[in-house]
Amino acid sequence: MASLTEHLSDLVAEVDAVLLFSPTSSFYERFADDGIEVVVVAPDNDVDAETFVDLPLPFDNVKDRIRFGIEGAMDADLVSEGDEVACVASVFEGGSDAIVRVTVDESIHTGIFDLFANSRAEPSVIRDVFEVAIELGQKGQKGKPVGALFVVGDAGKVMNKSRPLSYNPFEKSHVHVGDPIVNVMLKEFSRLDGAFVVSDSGKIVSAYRYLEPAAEGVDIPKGLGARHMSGAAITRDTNSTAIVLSESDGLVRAFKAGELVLEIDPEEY
Ligand SMILES: Nc1ncnc2c1ncn2[C@@H]1O[C@H](COP(=O)(O)OP(=O)(O)OP(=O)(O)O)[C@@H](O)[C@H]1O
Ligand SMILES: [Mn+2]
Repeated sequence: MASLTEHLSDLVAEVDAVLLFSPTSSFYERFADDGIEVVVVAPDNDVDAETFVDLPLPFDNVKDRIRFGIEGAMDADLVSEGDEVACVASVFEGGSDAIVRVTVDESIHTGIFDLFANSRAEPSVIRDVFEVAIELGQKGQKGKPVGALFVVGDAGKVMNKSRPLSYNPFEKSHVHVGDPIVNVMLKEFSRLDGAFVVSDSGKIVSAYRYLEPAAEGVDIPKGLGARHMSGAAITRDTNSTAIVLSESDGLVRAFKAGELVLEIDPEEY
């Protein structure tokens, strides 16, 4: 009778590469000099991996995390279409506990890596805006759910395709997302209407912008309203990324080139 190890060895048979998600050093060491392509996907390269993909968010959804890693590895030409990849990840806290075998093909590709790494705005700026949106989604505004819309990158063009709803509190300021004080301000202003416009380098250009992009041909999931539609559409009209917190369902969504790329639940973070 075959052993369990034999039954399950198919999962890793003849893979072209192994992706290790946030491995411990000792786990990573096991793979050294194995002859197989090993890619570490983690928030920091703590294990001094030779090939490393920088993970900007923990991605509680394991599918998103794996997609990000694979798209990142494709971007760096470490894996390519048709490759078989074994992804070793942690689903529960505390170490690598899952293996997912994936064939690299177009169906994997959602643009989740490009969203961070290949946007016009700096990756850290996109990440910082995500963090504000997630935090806002967790806490709401004085306990009540709030919505918010952030348009990140290509700010000059975004300003041209929008108009002010009220005075701009960021008019003469030079504040950047990621500064702790700014996060407090953003949360405060999120009670009011319109969008925040953020530059490529993270400067907050404006609050209270009413977006007026052309919306024809923008195809977003049914049930999403004007905030999401205008956010999605501006990313087709300009080279920006929209990060939207929904007041009604509490999810944070990201749009790029007019399409929904990522959807996350702040309560999972
Ligand atoms: N074109 C726009 N530009 C900027 N902000 C907008 C625009 N359209 C709507 N909003 C903002 O979105 C808010 C919510 O609108 P609406 O309910 O239609 O959007 P939604 O996509 O359903 O978002 P939610 O899920 O948060 O309800 C509005 O009160 C307004 O502040
Ligand atoms: Mn709504």
